Amino acid sequence: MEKTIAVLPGDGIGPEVTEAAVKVLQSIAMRYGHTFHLKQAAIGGTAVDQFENPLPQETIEVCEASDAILLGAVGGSKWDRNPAHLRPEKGLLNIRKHFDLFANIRPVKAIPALLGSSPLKQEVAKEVDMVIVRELTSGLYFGEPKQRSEEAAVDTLVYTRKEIERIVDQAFEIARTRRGKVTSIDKANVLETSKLWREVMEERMTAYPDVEVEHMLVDSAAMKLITDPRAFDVMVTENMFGDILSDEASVITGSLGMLPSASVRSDGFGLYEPVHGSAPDIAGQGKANPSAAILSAAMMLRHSFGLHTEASAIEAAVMGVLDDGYGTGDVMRNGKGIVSTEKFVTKVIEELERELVSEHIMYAYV
Ligand SMILES: NC(=O)c1ccc[n+]([C@@H]2O[C@H](COP(=O)([O-])OP(=O)(O)OC[C@H]3O[C@@H](n4cnc5c(N)ncnc54)[C@H](O)[C@@H]3O)[C@@H](O)[C@H]2O)c1
Ligand SMILES: CC(C)[C@H](C(=O)O)[C@@H](O)C(=O)O
Ligand SMILES: [Mg+2]
Repeated sequence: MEKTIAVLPGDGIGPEVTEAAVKVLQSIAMRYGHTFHLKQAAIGGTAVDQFENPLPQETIEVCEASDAILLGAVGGSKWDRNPAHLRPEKGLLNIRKHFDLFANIRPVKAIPALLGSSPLKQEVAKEVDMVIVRELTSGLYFGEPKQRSEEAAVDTLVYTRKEIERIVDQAFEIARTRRGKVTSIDKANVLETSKLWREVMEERMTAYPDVEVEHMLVDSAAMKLITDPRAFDVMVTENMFGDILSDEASVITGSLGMLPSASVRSDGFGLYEPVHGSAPDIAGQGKANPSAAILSAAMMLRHSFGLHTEASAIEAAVMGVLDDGYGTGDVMRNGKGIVSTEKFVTKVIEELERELVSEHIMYAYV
């Protein structure tokens, strides 16, 4: 298979984890006989420094000419005082909007080797297997007016019926391939957008009689996620709630550094990005966990290219290295087996080159 992939490293640990994912993709290409043309382009703070634009036109063109996008992370204190249009995060929001990547899919699955790093009891943590489906191109992030004066500031929360329909449909479709349950998270006791959200959920569920539907208020969902995450199969929610709940969910798997994500639209085109940010506190020190970025690359192979075997091989290799007792500092809390970002990737590639143990092949994200 021949594919072009836009690679947008971004800021902080973004370049470190993206380089790791690229090495793994190159190893997959060699092993399975594919050609991946990797085209690097600027986004975020680095793009602001170079082009005075967090999402330069040149980057959009590279992405438009590609079959999928792999992104590291954006942001850092250097740009914190920039005006809104020159903030690194604006580049990320703009690229999601430009490509209409309305569905952010964030799988949260127990990682056998890391059960000890989870704050939950092992018997609870080991059964966690859920997918957060987060609406990504609307809501509070994009609503107008969005403005501020010296004395006041305004953000606007708007959702249209169409925007809700397409994201809940996506959640129903995913649930059908899994345990058949969708939990819709809202704040329908207060917010008009949530009341509409619940109404649309009720309408759309008639088209999916095989899927069980549950409504939950976001505050109690935040609690349930920590007390009994096994109750969730597919969780669907609006942009802001999904952002917060997915970082919360990451602790269940041991570290934010483990959580991959896919930001996709209906035709299969997607941007693949770790859930974590640019982690300025550890940038440039070889401490970043590249797993989320590597697993995001695996999601890209599966979702955008239909390369299921290759995606599973990557997931198995990451799990294999962790099973062998190696990981970056964020997941090896007892201090043993800590390796650098680079060493971890080398081990993942060695694992890929070995015959993979069949039980690992069963470990697949959505
Ligand atoms: N998708 C993105 O590009 C994205 C996502 C979230 C935050 N951000 C931006 O990143 C910057 C920093 O934000 P933050 O500190 O709140 O969140 P963060 O996700 O960057 O970091 C939170 C904590 O998790 C740790 N961490 C994150 N990823 C890790 C990894 N791969 N390996 C090991 N440890 C990891 C960090 O060291 C930090 O202690 C901000 O500018 C924010 O806007 C960007
Ligand atoms: C950096 C920020 C704009 C972004 C978001 O809120 O969507 C991030 O937190 C994420 O989860 O991808
Ligand atoms: Mg976030």
